[in-house]
Amino acid sequence: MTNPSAVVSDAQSAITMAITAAVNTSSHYSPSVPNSPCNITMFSRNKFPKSIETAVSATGNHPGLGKNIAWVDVMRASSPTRNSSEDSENKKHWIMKHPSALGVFEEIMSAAKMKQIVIFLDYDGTLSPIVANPDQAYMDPKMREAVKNVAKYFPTAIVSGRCRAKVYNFVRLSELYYAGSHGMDIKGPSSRKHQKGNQNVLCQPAKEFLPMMAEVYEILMEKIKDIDGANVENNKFCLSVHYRCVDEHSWSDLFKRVESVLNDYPNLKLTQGRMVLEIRPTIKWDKGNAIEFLLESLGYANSKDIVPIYIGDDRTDEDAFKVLRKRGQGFGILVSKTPKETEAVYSLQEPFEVMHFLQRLVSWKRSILRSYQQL
Ligand SMILES: O=P(O)(O)OC[C@H]1O[C@H](O[C@H]2O[C@H](CO)[C@@H](O)[C@H](O)[C@H]2O)[C@H](O)[C@@H](O)[C@@H]1O
Repeated sequence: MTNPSAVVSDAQSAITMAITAAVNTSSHYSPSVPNSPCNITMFSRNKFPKSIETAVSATGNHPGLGKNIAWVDVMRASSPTRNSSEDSENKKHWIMKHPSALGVFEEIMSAAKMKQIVIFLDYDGTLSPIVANPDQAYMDPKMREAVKNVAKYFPTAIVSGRCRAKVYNFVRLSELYYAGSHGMDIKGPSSRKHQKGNQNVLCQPAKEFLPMMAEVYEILMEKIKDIDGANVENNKFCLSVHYRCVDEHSWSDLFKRVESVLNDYPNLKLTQGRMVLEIRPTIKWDKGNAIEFLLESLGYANSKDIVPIYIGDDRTDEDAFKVLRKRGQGFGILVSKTPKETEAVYSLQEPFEVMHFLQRLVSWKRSILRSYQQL
């Protein structure tokens, strides 16, 4: 049984992916045994699991009844970290591949010296710690101060799975760009204090889905209301079905109910985040598209002299990391304590380190400005 008040380790995500890969018959894994976390196949050195998106695409938009077991296995990945020597070997190897952005700070900044840095920040698990109640994922005031200072020197955007209004209420900095609902709802800063590029940005590529999302939200609420701890969060252009506080024995039931609703909506798809099932329109628009859109709005679409930095902790952030790799500009930083397959170049362990990184970025910029003033 899950402990509703416990903050679940990031190790779960790695295990989740391992299970998914197993379910998808990746050659690196043998199948996991349902109900037995100890039998989950642990990946060995150099054999990190494939992305969870593989499970989504393999099962189509709707997982289908026959695939229920795969999804429930994915949901079930909630065993505590195993501290075997193989795990620590994996970690060492992973850290060499994705060094700490704090450890190599000077090196990465020297490459950014004469260029325009643009900052993209995920919210949950990046700026705020993961907590059991999504309505209480508050940001530390020191983190807010760090983000505020960063935005004084660099165009800064929050890119979140939450709806824009909700993430704004947590962050409360009007000088930022906000991309809510996994990038499907983008708006420029309301404060004009720091004019950068086009601030009158508004992009809602899934607008026509709004009535459908509202309808499905009501249906889902009704459908799952008697499952203890289950909760549907209305993120406007996507819906999040939280199961962090649901007894593990009810996960299969919860999944089946969500699936039965989705069967009537072929234009919606199901993806998975950290202890959350996410229902979204099938349009091809994700956090990666959102950062492309924002860079274009800022006037940097074809600029060679920019360094976009994206910091995020979840599978949905991988779309943004991929875009940066493809552009060959800037880099992604994955926030994770445990090894995960990622397109990010660097890593940070937790939101506290993210804050430290942002503070160092500000100090670095200030020292550069000071040195110019002394010339
Ligand atoms: O893109 P993000 O800003 O990271 O948003 C992704 C989802 O984050 C939230 O859920 C996650 O954080 C909760 C609070 O710590 C936690 O209780 C939950 O288990 C996590 O999945 C948010 O509530 C979702 O709507 C977002 O889609």
